[in-house]
Amino acid sequence: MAQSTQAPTLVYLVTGGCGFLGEHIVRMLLEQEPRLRELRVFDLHLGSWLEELKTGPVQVTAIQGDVTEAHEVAAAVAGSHVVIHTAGLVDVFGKASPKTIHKVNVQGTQNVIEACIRTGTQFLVYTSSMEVVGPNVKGHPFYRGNEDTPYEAVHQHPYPCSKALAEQLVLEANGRKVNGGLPLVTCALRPTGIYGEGHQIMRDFYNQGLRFGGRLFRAVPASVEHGRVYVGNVAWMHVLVARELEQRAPLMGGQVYFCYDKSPYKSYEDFNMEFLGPCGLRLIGTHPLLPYWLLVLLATLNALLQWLLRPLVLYTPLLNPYTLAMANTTFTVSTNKAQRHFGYKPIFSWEESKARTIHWVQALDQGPGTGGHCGPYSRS
Ligand SMILES: NC(=O)c1ccc[n+]([C@@H]2O[C@H](COP(=O)([O-])OP(=O)(O)OC[C@H]3O[C@@H](n4cnc5c(N)ncnc54)[C@H](O)[C@@H]3O)[C@@H](O)[C@H]2O)c1
Ligand SMILES: CC(C)CCC[C@@H](C)[C@H]1CC[C@H]2[C@@H]3[C@H](O)C=C4C[C@@H](O)CC[C@]4(C)[C@H]3CC[C@]12C
Repeated sequence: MAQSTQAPTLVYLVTGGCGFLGEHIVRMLLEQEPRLRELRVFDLHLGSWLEELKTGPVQVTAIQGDVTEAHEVAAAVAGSHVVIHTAGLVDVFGKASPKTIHKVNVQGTQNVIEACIRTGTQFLVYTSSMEVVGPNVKGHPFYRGNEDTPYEAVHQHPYPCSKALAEQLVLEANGRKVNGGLPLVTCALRPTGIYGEGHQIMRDFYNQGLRFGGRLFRAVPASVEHGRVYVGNVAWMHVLVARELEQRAPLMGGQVYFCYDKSPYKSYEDFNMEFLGPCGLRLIGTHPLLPYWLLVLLATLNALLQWLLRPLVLYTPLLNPYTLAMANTTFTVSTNKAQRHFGYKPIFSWEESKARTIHWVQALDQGPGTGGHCGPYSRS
């Protein structure tokens, strides 16, 4: 993967390239990686917005496939220089079974690793999650911690369990010999709660607010900080890691990096109001309207109802014991490891991230557009 001023030569594969984060990575790569010759976008469900990208100078190859199918993954990986493995089943609401979450997130990741080894692809970037660390089930705060901060990571929920196992597989694979004899170089990025254009949960909160006459009701104390990071900066970090992994393999191989930017430290709800407020919603209450014990009771009831109704209907409310614990436990990151190791600086300021997200929420009222979730990254 030598640096070249000649014609672009590199082939990248992005798994999950049609998801919320994946689409931003795909668009960012097309704008920021001049050495790209072909970009393979692998996803279970392909977005129609991919078509518009096919007219550019880079060959964009859409591959409909399933990461749990080893042969489909191997066919997509063969001949690529770098794999960015972002595909995953993100489910904290009980929509999918624990078995399915494990299959997609753990077995799928194992398939990607084995495909790299078998086909001789040397560079693998994995999208992990802050949840590999916490918040833990004991509700311990992680206050402005970094990659080396001691924390008791205890997982019970299928999603964080699966992300932790998958991350471990990726890190352990660093240094294994790929076909041809060269070592595999891997690393994992751990975003905190991502926000920005295309964020489904933000859309859900917005719609819920509209249903309640423009009001949302505070459920979590304002003092509980929840780490958030703008999707464009997370995408940029993936692009940069992928670019630097060859030159800095001894330093970066087998490492984990939190994804961070200049987004302010706030509670989950107060942070959402940075975007929903300018779109006409109000957050009612300076303190939670319901006492914590009542929320725990409601969350438990929801879990019970989900279990009881499962044979008849999928009941997946926003509030369950896990999401309540997530929202109610301080988990924030303060680190410069990515800057030290590969020169990362957020490409979007907080003001830009906020403006772009507000613009997207405002456009939700006009109904679904014809393109993807996010626009191009060209800056004015
Ligand atoms: N959204 C967040 O706040 C957040 C935070 C930290 C980490 N992450 C991680 O980032 C990644 C992307 O998350 P997202 O929020 O964009 O979710 P998303 O659901 O929008 O995107 C995931 C993509 O993976 C695809 N996918 C799912 N199962 C697949 C399979 N079997 N084969 C092929 N493709 C499959 C989906 O179709 C989807 O396009 C995930 O790995 C997630 O764990 C997300
Ligand atoms: C008390 C309730 C009404 C509020 C519910 C908010 C809840 C849906 C939110 C709070 C925190 C959110 C998670 C957090 O931002 C980080 C991640 C990590 C990522 O890997 C996947 C998404 C996830 C779990 C967010 C999901 C939504 C949560 C739980």
